[in-house]
Amino acid sequence: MSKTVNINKLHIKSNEITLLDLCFKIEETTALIGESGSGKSLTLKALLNLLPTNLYKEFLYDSPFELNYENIGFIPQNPFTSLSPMTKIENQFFCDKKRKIDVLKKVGLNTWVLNRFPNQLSGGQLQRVVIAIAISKNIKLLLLDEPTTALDEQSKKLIIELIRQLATQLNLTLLFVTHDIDSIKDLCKKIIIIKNGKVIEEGKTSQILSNPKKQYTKTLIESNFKTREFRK
Ligand SMILES: Nc1ncnc2c1ncn2[C@@H]1O[C@H](COP(=O)(O)OP(=O)(O)OP(=O)(O)O)[C@@H](O)[C@H]1O
Repeated sequence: MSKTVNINKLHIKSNEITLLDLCFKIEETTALIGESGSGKSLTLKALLNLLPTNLYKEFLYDSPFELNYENIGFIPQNPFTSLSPMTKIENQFFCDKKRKIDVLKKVGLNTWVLNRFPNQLSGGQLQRVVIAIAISKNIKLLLLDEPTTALDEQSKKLIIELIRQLATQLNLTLLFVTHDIDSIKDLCKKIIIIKNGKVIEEGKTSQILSNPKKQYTKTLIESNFKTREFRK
């Protein structure tokens, strides 16, 4: 059973203007959803301790593990820009060779990728490498920032399935940040909806999808599914 992280207070201000004021639980597989500017990136940066120093932060949490570099893995949006372009894949890991081979196997890649440069791999392969690097540490919490946005439909499905399997296998707690509810509906058990830096609705994914209480949530759901219809 993965561990729950309780964010009791996350308050971020810039020049006395509140940008974020949140209280929420990250349990098992949780999605944080909101439109552009709602505070998704600020939340991730706060959890990763990467907030710009000009912002005021009050952060109170209780968690079975420390929220630090050792325990948290991060998967950014774009695998094409998240690896160093001039460095072979094998030198982008910080662990021994055996561990590299082991985690590559876990993400469905063979050892041949170690000898390649990032531009010699596809988007889906690169995102698998990024995930392998994240799980090469003994992480407890995996933060994902729209990890499938830059991928084609087929790769999207495969990466979501991979993340689902790894979360179970490695007992990871997941926080998946996105504006795209459709992308997480088969992965995340719980959804938290944020607007203007505040939680406005939360609950089980099935409940939120079938019976959203707020118009903002309905609009997020409708716009996602409409775009998908249009793309078919
Ligand atoms: N360094 C900063 N200084 C001042 N305001 C900031 C700073 N970073 C973000 N903000 C403001 O905080 C709010 C939330 O921004 P954030 O980047 O978290 O949004 P988001 O939900 O991630 O949006 P997107 O989906 O477009 O990335 C926005 O109004 C933004 O302008």
